[in-house]
Amino acid sequence: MTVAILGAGVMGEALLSGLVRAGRRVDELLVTERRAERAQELTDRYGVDVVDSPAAVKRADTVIIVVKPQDMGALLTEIHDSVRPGHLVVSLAAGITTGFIESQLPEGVAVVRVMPNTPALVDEGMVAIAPGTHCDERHLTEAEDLLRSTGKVLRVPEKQLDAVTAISGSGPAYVFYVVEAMIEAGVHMGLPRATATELVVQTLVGSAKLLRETGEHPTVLREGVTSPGGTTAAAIRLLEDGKVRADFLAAIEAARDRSRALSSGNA
Ligand SMILES: NC(=O)C1=CN([C@@H]2O[C@H](COP(=O)(O)OP(=O)(O)OC[C@H]3O[C@@H](n4cnc5c(N)ncnc54)[C@H](OP(=O)(O)O)[C@@H]3O)[C@@H](O)[C@H]2O)C=CC1
Ligand SMILES: O=C(O)[C@@H]1CCC=N1
Repeated sequence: MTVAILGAGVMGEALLSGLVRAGRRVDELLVTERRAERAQELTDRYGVDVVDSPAAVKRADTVIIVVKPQDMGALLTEIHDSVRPGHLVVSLAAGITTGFIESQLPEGVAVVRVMPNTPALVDEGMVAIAPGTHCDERHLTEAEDLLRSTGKVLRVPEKQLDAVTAISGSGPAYVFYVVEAMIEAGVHMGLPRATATELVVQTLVGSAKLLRETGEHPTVLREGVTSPGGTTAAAIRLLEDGKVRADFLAAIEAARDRSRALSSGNA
C-alpha cells in the first residue's frame, strides 16, 4: 500500500518519521514539498521520493494531507483530477471539516479527519480521528493502523474535533509554555540554566508518568505534594489569586474558536 504525504513541514515530517521508524517501506512512501531545498533535505534524511502532488496522489492508495488549513483549498483544487473513488484521503489540517474536503473532491471519496500532536516525533503522540460521510470501518481501521505508529489513537465524533484540537493538538505548546516559565523562575532565583532545565524536565516527565501509571485524579496527586502550611500551598494560592485556571479555560476556548473559524479554509 503506497502512502502519499502532501506537505512535509513540522507535522508532515513527524508523521513521515513515525512511519519510517515503524518499519514502513520507504519505496511505499511519497512526499510532496514545494521548496526544492526542503525536498532534497527529506530525500537525504529518509531516502523518500519527493514528487508533485498530482503525481503523488496518482501513485498512492492513501493520501495524507498535512498542509496549513489556509492552503487546503488550493491543494484540493490541484489534486482534484488525480483523486479516484478508491482513495482514502486523511486530513490532519486543524478546523477543516470532512464536509469541506468532500465538497472539493470527486463524489464518493472516503475522507478521515485527524488531529495529531508533535509528541508523535517520539512515538508518544495523541491522535483523534473522525470519519467523513463515505467512510466505512475498513477506512477507519486503515487510518488507525497508519497513525498508531506515532502514538495513541482515539475515535471521536467529528463535532468534538475543534475541542480536541484545542486540548491535545495545541496542548504540547501550553506544556512547553509552563516549562519555559518554570525554568525562568529557577534562573531568576539564581540556579544555573542547565540545572533549572534538568530539574523542570525531569519533574515534568516524572509527573506525567505518575498520572499515567497511577490513574489518580490530578487533584489527588496535587494534594499529595501540598503539605499543610508548606511551600506548595503558598505557590498554589498565588496561582489561584492570579486566576491562572480561568485563564487556561479562556485560552483553550480561544483555540477551539480558532479551529472553528478555520473550517472553510479561508480564515
Ligand atoms: N504543528 C502541529 O503541532 C500540528 C499541526 N497540525 C496541522 O498540520 C498541518 C501542517 O502544520 P505544520 O506542519 O505545523 O505547518 P508547516 O507550515 O510546518 O507545514 C506545512 C507544509 O505544507 C507545505 N505545503 C503547502 N502547500 C502545499 C502544496 N500545495 N503542496 C505541497 N506542499 C505544500 C508547506 O510548504 P512551504 O514551506 O513551501 O509553504 C509546508 O512545508 C496544519 O493543517 C495544522 O493544522 C495538526 C496538529 C498539530
Ligand atoms: O496551531 C495550530 O494551528 C496547529 C493545530 C494544532 C496545533 N498546531
